[in-house]
Amino acid sequence: MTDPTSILPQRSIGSSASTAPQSQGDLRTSGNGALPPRFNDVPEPDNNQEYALKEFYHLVRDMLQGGKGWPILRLALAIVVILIGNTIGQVRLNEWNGAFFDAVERRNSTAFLWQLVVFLGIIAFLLFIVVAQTWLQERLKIRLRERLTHLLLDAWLKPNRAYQLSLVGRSGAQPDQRMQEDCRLFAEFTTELGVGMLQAFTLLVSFIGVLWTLSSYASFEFRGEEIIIPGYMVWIAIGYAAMGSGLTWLVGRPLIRLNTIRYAREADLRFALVRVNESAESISLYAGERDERRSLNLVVDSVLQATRRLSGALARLTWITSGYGWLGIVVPILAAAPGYFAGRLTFGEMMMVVGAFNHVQGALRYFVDNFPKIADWRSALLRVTTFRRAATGLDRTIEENRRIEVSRHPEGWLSLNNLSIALSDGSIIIDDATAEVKAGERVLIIGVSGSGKSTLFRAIAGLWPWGAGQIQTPPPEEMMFLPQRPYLPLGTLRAALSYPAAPDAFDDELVRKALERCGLSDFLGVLDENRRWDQSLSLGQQQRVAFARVILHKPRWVFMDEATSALDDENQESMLSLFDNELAGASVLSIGHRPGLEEFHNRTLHIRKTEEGAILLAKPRPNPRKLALW
Ligand SMILES: Nc1ncnc2c1ncn2[C@@H]1O[C@H](COP(=O)(O)OP(=O)(O)OP(=O)(O)O)[C@@H](O)[C@H]1O
Repeated sequence: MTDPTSILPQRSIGSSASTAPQSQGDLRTSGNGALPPRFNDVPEPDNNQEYALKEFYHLVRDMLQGGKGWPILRLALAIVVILIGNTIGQVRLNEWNGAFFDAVERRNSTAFLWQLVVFLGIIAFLLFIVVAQTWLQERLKIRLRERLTHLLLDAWLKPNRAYQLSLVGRSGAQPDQRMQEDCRLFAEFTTELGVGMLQAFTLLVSFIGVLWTLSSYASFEFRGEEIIIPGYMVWIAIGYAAMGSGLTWLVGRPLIRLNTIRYAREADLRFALVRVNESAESISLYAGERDERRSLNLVVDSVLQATRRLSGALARLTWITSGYGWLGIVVPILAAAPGYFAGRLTFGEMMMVVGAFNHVQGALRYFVDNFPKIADWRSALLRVTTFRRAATGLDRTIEENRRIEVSRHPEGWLSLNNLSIALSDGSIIIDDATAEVKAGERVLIIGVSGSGKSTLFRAIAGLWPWGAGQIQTPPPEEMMFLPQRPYLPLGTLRAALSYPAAPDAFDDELVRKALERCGLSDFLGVLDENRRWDQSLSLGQQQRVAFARVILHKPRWVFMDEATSALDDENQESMLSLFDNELAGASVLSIGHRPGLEEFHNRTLHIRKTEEGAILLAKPRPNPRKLALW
């Protein structure tokens, strides 16, 4: 395939000789050698226990860093105090158990009534403690969620990162789910499991002593001799709990992986639904509902399949958790029975043994009872930390690969020096291009569809770092980029016009003039209405909003990627004439196919495909009609 507009000999990527002269405004090729590696394979994390704990440690450390961790630490401290109060109340309640059942056994009505009064006192204390604990726990969940969400938002909304993350594979995918659901789950589970574990620990420490003391009352007869095993009920409780925990670990381990898979599938489903909703108009125009239904069925099936496998694993685990729960009713009584039948334990003391045994083995079995929740917590943790790691490690990942160096041009112009742009598979679409655009020039880039024009536009904007060579740019505050579909934020039209500045950044008069100049005076009356402007304005109107934005911001450099594609000829001319009037002197670099564009520019640069399939930037052909402007 030869291109009549190019004056350069054709060549393929990898050839080293340059045949083109290097002069200002010239796009030249010389061959750039090795291809950069793939950029979209950020490694997935190891799914082991040690890794999860390390990630948890790093995450908590970062959340508590700086003054922002204090509210969390204060709440955690208050919860510790409350938990100690709770444990004291529980020990007292267990003692009351002994006294109360002894009064029942002795048929002592006075003691019985007095114990009822004592009971009311203990319950009032415990009630206060439990309400306070619930309140503090809920506050802690909110604080943790707030901190974590901000941490992820900070990592995500760094310049260019959100876009680049969307290109780096699964670890950067579904930021919505990670910052909404996963952060919420992580905050809730961390609080519930953390408080539960601490409570289990304080109860264990307190009741193990009670159980040890009461164990000395239990004795066995062996060949006529009385045998007392020190703390034997403690050993039974430990053995019983250890067996339960071991079995649970064996049966419940697959839950962690299955949970992770389920969350990922759920996120895929949500993403697919959102995408259908966003593209509802096009889908309807193509009558593509049946096809969408078919694809959605596949995603729904994969969610259900993951949930089915999870429910099977949960049911298997219930054999253990429930079986253990029921055995737990009788095991402490069996353990205390030798002491009771030997007459060394009263009925009340046996009840105390039952209470203490249940607390001890309940605390030891904490892991068993909460296994599904721990699995959920671990999945949420890994999803949050993987995303954060992908976001914060992105710059390093890009650095490790070859990247395009972007810096300031000493004269405030734009220059591309031996620039190569790579795709995700490592292939190069633009190879070793060199060009310079001076202040005040208007340059058009043309090339066949898919030749890399938009990718070059992204590279100049700093969005596309993958490749090699240098781009020198004007000062960032002097540049404005106009993509084909302008971004209109949620909110008022005024906010959309002044974006990214604050909605009230420009005077009413300026805003009015800009709207009128861009043929949008019909919207003067609804400037402050909140609407989905991205849906209610036509693409041509949205493109004119983008030009009105340019009038307000007055950038010295404007980069356009098919920014007039939806305008009729008259409107296109009207918008481009801004650069002869309101924005006279501004430099323009645009990409486009529309007729009429070439006449507006001083120079045309050409992206050309060679026969070998490589794509090169070739020397421009001066636009004869605009030669006078050179
Ligand atoms: N995010 C991406 N990930 C992988 N490949 C991409 C991505 N964006 C673009 N490409 C590939 O880069 C090549 C150039 O795409 P680009 O959009 O830059 O072309 P273009 O010249 O602007 O096309 P058009 O004129 O049709 O808009 C294409 O082969 C495209 O598939």
